[in-house]
Amino acid sequence: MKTINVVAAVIQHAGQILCVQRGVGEHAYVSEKWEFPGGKVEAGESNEEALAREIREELHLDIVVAEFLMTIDHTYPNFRILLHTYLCTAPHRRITLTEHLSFCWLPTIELDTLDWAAADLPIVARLVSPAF
Ligand SMILES: Nc1nc2c([nH]c(=O)n2[C@H]2C[C@H](O)[C@@H](COP(=O)(O)OP(=O)(O)OP(=O)(O)O)O2)c(=O)[nH]1
Repeated sequence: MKTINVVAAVIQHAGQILCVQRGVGEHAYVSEKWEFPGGKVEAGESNEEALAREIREELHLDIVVAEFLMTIDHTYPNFRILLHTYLCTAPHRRITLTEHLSFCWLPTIELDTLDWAAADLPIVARLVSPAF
């Protein structure tokens, strides 16, 4: 089974976190699910470089990648994903959606109200836990 390395940004601004909704895609299990913005790491890129590039491309937003949060190892029916997640900050909240269906900024404690991609559930659990 193919393994893909994906980076994802937990972007914080003024106490809220940016959540984005995927469009309809070939894999039903991630279609229209909520995720943290990011994407696949390209050859020769660091995770941090890939993340800043993806967020510029997808959202027209320049972020600061602040701190590694966690890596999730999750197996979907067709592929295995290593999802490397970073805490990031944004200088403002203005974004332009170029790929996603919709977005919202939520306070941390409300993150678990969305229908997340399965790989993201441990990240959401960490963020909403009192220890975070
Ligand atoms: N960016 C991102 N992807 C996630 C998350 N959780 C999760 O399961 N994924 C999955 C969905 C996709 O299968 C894969 C990321 O690929 P991608 O964002 O480049 O999306 P894609 O498949 O549309 O890209 P592509 O094949 O068209 O190049 O990782 C997440 O929080 N953020």
